Amino acid sequence: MVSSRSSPSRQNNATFLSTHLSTFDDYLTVILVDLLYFWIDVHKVHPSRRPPRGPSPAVITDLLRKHSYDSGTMPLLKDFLALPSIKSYILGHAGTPRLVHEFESHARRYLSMYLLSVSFELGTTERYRAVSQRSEACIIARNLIEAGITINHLTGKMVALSSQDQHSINRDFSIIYSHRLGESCLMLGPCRFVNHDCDPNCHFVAQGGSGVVAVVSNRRIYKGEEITVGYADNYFGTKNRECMCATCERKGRGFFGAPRPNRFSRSSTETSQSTNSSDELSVRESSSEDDFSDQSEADSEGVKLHRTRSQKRRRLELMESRSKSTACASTKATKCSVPLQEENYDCPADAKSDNSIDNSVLGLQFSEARRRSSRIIRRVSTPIKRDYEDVTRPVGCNSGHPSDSNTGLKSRFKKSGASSLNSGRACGRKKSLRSVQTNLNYSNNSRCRLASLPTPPLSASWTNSDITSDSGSDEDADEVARSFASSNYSRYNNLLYNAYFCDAKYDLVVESEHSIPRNKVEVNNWESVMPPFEIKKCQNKNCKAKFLVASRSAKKYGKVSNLVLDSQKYVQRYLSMRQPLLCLRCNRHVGLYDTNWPNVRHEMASSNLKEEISVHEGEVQDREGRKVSRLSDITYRKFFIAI
Ligand SMILES: C[S@@+](CC[C@H](N)C(=O)[O-])C[C@H]1O[C@@H](n2cnc3c(N)ncnc32)[C@H](O)[C@@H]1O
Repeated sequence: MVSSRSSPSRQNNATFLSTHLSTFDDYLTVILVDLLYFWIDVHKVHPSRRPPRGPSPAVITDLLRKHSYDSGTMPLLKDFLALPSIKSYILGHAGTPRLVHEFESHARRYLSMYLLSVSFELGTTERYRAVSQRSEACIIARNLIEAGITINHLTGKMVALSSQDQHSINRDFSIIYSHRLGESCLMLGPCRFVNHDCDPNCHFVAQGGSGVVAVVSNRRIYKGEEITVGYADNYFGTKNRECMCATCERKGRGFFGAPRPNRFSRSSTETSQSTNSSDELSVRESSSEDDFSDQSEADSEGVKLHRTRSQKRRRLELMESRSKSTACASTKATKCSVPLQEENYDCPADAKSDNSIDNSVLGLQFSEARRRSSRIIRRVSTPIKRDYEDVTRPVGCNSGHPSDSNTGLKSRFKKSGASSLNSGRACGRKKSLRSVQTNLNYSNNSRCRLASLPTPPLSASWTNSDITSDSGSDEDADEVARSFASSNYSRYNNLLYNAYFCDAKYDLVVESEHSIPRNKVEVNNWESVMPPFEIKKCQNKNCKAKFLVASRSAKKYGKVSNLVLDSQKYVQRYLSMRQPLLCLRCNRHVGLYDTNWPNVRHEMASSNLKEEISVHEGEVQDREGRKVSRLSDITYRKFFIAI
């Protein structure tokens, strides 16, 4: 609901812009993100509308390669706008000079992400999979970014949300609430991929008065680190108790904190919780119709958490099952329901002793008893296909859960050879080709097949968790527990876990709470049912990412890659480069620029960048208009500028 503070003419204007710009955004993200060696489809404002066909990815890739070393976007934009399909799109969808201008500016925002001089890039994260059940986009630093820097080309445009769009936009889409205007605004452009962290390394600032938003660093950001902003104190529920950020994970707060019984019941305080200063930009999620009815209530007070009905329900279910499991454990019930989405590696309640290592930060709990027997119990809430007893099926290798990254791998071990997608459906889950593709990648090396994480993080603690042990001793179990606790990233990736367990030769018990009586398979010899995975470092010497390599016969893997259409494309590129064992991110770079991440030849470009940065440094202003050189000198909140 648009605030009553907006005048009718403003509203008309807003309707005009948000309707068109959101349509442009969908079109541009398809052709400039989804189809460009990216392994997920990013959120769309109007997911149900199919954008018209754009230029082929090959054409766009050529353009980007041609201009990637340019210092500015204009030549690239010029060539882009000269493409016949873009011309016809503009003719058909941008009828006025103003709209043409808006389209061009917006295209420029997305195109500029691909200049090698920019210090960020689009990546994916599995962090929110537990709730969103998909990989989500994130922004990753490609260079070291000093504090107080306006990150070049990481921009977005805020457009006031039309009442029509309030009901039709994608429920997962984020919107900004401008306190000064009292309006809900859509955030469009690369800025919208920045995720929230309770200890953010950046914040949004307004650039000029036309709704353009930029991102300024709060502190030094290292290469490979995710760029995050703080949306608002209560964006993810009261005191962000549903927040899944790395800080909450580290501190055992938010989503990772102790479950409270009535955590999600809406209290009256919750409806009036927003306390953000009137000048801040805050992000909130898009709302469904009923959510907007809540908003009027919130408008008067500022930022309001708006959860879609489905999100609320999903979170509620998750949290309920978490509380159940805790209650269950405390009463020493024998079995608890722990949803796999949370990847709670939990010991059975009866084994929970006072000595249990409480890795609640990750929702991991390893009991002393269990550690002693070097056995880790894994709970799976989702229905697993019925052939449990057949240990030739890689039970541990694939839980069947959508978050399971190796659904494709499953088919490799099936005697029947049924497709992985079918088996996914048999488990009552819809798994798109894309989502399978998300997690698998293949090399042409006949002995080595690559199963890689999407954008493995450089900063994750995998470096500390090298698997060297195969003795299965108590110390090893301890080490496993500790490594899991310190690993921020890997918890939603079963493939990684499985490889881990496999290497450590631990017994693993897989059980499904959905089957009655509960099916339970104990596997003692993982090597007989698991592929011999190895964790390798990306062969790009500039990349610290680790990923999984499974060495098995090429035949079996070949089948899976046929199913994954996009991966297939990717594979072809990969094959032609004859560059095995690169992580997914480096592969993407090879596809786009013929160079590895973050690009060795980039040194030259980054020296230019340094100059640009120093120019920007003096230009950061506080609210009173004083120039400051270091943002960290003052509270970053002061830098939220009203639009
Ligand atoms: C502004 S978008 C950020 C980009 C988003 N990840 C994407 O793929 O488009 C906000 C969405 O990201 C996710 N998100 C970002 N930060 C989060 C956090 N700290 N906890 C939970 N979800 C978060 C939520 O799904 C939210 O709706």
